[in-house]
Amino acid sequence: MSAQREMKEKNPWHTPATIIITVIGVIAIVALVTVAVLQNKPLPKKYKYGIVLDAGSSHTALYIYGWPAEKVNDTGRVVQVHSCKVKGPGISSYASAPLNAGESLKVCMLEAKDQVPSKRHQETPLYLGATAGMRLLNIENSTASDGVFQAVSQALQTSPFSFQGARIISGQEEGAFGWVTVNYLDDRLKQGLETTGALDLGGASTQISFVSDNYDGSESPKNSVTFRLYGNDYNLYTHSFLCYGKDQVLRMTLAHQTQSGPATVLDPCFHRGYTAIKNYTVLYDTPCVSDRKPQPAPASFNHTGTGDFQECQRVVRNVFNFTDCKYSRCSFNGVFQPSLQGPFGAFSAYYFVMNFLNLTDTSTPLEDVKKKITNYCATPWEQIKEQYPHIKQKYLAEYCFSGTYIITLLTEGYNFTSENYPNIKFIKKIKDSDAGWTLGYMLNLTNMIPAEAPDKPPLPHGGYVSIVTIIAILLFVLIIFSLRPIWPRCSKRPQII
Ligand SMILES: Nc1nc2c(ncn2[C@@H]2O[C@H](COP(=O)(O)OP(=O)(O)O)[C@@H](O)[C@H]2O)c(=O)[nH]1
Repeated sequence: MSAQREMKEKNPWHTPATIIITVIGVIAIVALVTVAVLQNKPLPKKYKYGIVLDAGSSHTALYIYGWPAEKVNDTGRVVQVHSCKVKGPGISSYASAPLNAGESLKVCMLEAKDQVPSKRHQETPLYLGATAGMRLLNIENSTASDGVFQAVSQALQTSPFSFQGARIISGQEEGAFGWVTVNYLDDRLKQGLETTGALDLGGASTQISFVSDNYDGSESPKNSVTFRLYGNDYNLYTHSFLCYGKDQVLRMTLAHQTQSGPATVLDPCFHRGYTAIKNYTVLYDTPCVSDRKPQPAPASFNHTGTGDFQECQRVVRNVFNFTDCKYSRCSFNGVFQPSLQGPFGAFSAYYFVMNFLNLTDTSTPLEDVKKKITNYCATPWEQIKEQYPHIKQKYLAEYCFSGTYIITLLTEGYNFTSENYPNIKFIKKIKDSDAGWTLGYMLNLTNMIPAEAPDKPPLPHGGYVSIVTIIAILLFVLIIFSLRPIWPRCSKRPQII
């Protein structure tokens, strides 16, 4: 008994100093790891929002963007959280009843009120940008265009959001911001990767924007837009062709075919069996064709389809001027264009049309693409209507023309060949956000893309926590080993002193 008591008394683990050191060591390690984990835990996500109304020539669309409040400058963080298509035509169609333009936005504005949490309403910027439809109305009748802007501004001022103004964006802005959107969503800007060119086809204008090693802005400086984004410099080539959206080109081809004011037009860009009475005054009521109205002309003409792709392409070619060029190289209409470079994203009406025609796969050889459009054009109108009963007849009737225009614009206008046609990707969305100018426009106005690359913490949160934990465990082991000299001797037989 007494020998056992003596052994217990001599056990060094039971000295108060060792016990205190060990307890303090363990508490310190647990506290260190806990503080490291808690202090660096990502904060609960609070979202901020921005709203852009795209007032296009054919319709208006509202886009709501959201991003985590605490990390604004991080690339790829801003995403589209909601979109709403305004019922009715584009705001330029309300020239004679501008109040209705404001009224037409109400349903989408109510949706926006529901989508953005009410405590964020006041700080959410709201922009309206109008494109080629309003550019044309402004050329034709600037008083009417001012009236439309006044009406839509009044309607938007009554919203709970922070309305930042309604304006016409230039063709250059439309092209450049479309390019920013595509490359931001693809995460190419921050990483300094090769950029994607942007091809945008609207109803009243079309844009082409890309970076080319052969373009530094010295030849045709009006096509140059420079950006410094995340520490990288970009010299972007961009051009917007007013009147070369598909709706205005359709009018131009009809104007070409009605030069002599006939009562009947046999149009190869529409299906056999298609026939409609069209009004001369309505057809020529746009600055893209107004100076060509035949004098005298009957009130209307019979628009009849013959469904012939090759003939249609001949008609479409007439809207391009391929001869005048004072630069080293041109696309068309005497507009400079450097050599095409890199991949391209083609969106808006490019996508609608090519998706309908089942032609979004650009590995399909160009000759086969043309064959497919030839077959579609040659299909009788009655058969087309039967085959696609759920698609709007206005769209259905125009896909033959639109497909022909797209292929002609890409290959003969912009000079895409069988070699680089596969570089084009027809896209609607990138990572759930629509491709278009609106996101780039908002990122620019809210200064959300910094000129310089933002500083990054040396380690991500996970890496930081792991390293602190490993160091803490090593320290613990070290403490235990440093106590080794006062460890109890481990032997089976108790040593009796
Ligand atoms: N097939 C099809 N065409 C569409 C659809 N939505 C818009 N479009 C057409 O796409 C073009 C886009 O026009 P818009 O965005 O108003 O262009 P803007 O000229 O750039 O202002 C117009 O020709 C529209 O008629 C759709 O859902 N399907």
